[in-house]
Amino acid sequence: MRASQEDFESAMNQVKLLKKDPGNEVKLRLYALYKQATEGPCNMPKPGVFDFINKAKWDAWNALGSLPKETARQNYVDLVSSLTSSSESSTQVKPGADRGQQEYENLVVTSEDGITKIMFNRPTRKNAISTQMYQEIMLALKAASKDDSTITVVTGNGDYYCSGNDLANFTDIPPGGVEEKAKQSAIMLRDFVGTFIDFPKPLVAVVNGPAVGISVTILGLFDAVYASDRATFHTPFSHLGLSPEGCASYTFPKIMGPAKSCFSFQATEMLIFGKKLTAGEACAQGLVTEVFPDSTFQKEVWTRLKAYSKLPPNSMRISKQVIRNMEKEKLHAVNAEESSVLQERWLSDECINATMNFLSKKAKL
Ligand SMILES: CCCCCC/C=C/C(=O)SCCNC(=O)CCNC(=O)[C@H](O)C(C)(C)COP(=O)(O)OP(=O)(O)OC[C@H]1O[C@@H](n2cnc3c(N)ncnc32)[C@H](O)[C@@H]1OP(=O)(O)O
Repeated sequence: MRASQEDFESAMNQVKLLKKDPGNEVKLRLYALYKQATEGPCNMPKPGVFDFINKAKWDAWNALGSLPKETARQNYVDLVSSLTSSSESSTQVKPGADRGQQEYENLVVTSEDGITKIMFNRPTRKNAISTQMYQEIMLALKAASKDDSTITVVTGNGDYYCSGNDLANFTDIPPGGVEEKAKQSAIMLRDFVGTFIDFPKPLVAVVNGPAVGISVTILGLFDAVYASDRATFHTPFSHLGLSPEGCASYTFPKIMGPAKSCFSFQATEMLIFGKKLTAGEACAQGLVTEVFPDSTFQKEVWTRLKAYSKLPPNSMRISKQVIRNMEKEKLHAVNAEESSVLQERWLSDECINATMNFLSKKAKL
């Protein structure tokens, strides 16, 4: 059911009654959703870089892209409802407490109704994964593997699910030079993907919008992938002078089936030629479990997940082990091989030129 104008107005009133300050990130998100719901896509000129407050507001609104007004209204109502219920029943997981450090900068992690939700939270960069964010995702997954929840969900904030690796990661060159950078990146990539391979609980992706690069390839390591019909799935590795990671060189041909050859033409079209799939196409290829209309996506998916989260947790874990364990060794070997091939690719002219073109705004996907 969609949120009515009445629900929206009631949510606006509830915001004024919140007992606790929800913090700047949430306030910006509320502002952006309100503007999108009432005025549509961002129509203001971009404020100057030193006009910090208005720039942050503009960025948050602009990050919603062409999100439909009805979806923004629904998301606003859902967000307010999560804020009001969070003061009663949910816990905002403070990973800093586990780590004895600060909270995550690029993720919002919450635990409620037996579900730990890890939300990518860099909407102004389309949730591109920075070096710090890779570390935070690994920490959040490790914490989720030990917490009381039965299911772990990964999703994105804003109009994108995730735009893949942050292409600016490669501008931060250590004293050892580019070779050292490539080596460090390969180690981080192997650890990152390894965390998904070994994750012990049911892991679900709620793909709220377009997904690019590594955020697509690791979907083959999830247990269910629910997608909005706004989502697309794009692995432009050749365009970037790269090669597949996330075990996709192994999982995608398996998932998409050897239709006409043992290597699956569907998988190679994505991984070699960078064909972008719609959510419907990805579902037909087996990469997505089910596609939902964007207007009812959040409501339908969370209703279903809440029902699943009430199933016996040990049974779900053990079933996952039975399904996955036979493949684990192979997946770790594939991960090591893909990471080592990429270590070389990152030093190639093809990759360096493609990255420079993107960073100097000469190219986009
Ligand atoms: C290091 C260890 C592991 C590496 C693993 C290997 C992983 C490989 C991959 O993931 S390959 C895929 C890499 N991703 C991309 O190539 C996507 C690049 N982005 C784009 O092409 C576009 O931004 C877009 C199509 C995703 C969205 O276009 P649009 O809707 O027009 O939005 P903007 O381009 O204006 O985006 C807003 C803002 O965000 C910045 N941004 C978006 N994605 C990335 C990114 N992946 N890396 C860095 N920055 C990104 C974009 O530049 C804009 O910034 P600006 O406001 O202009 O400063």
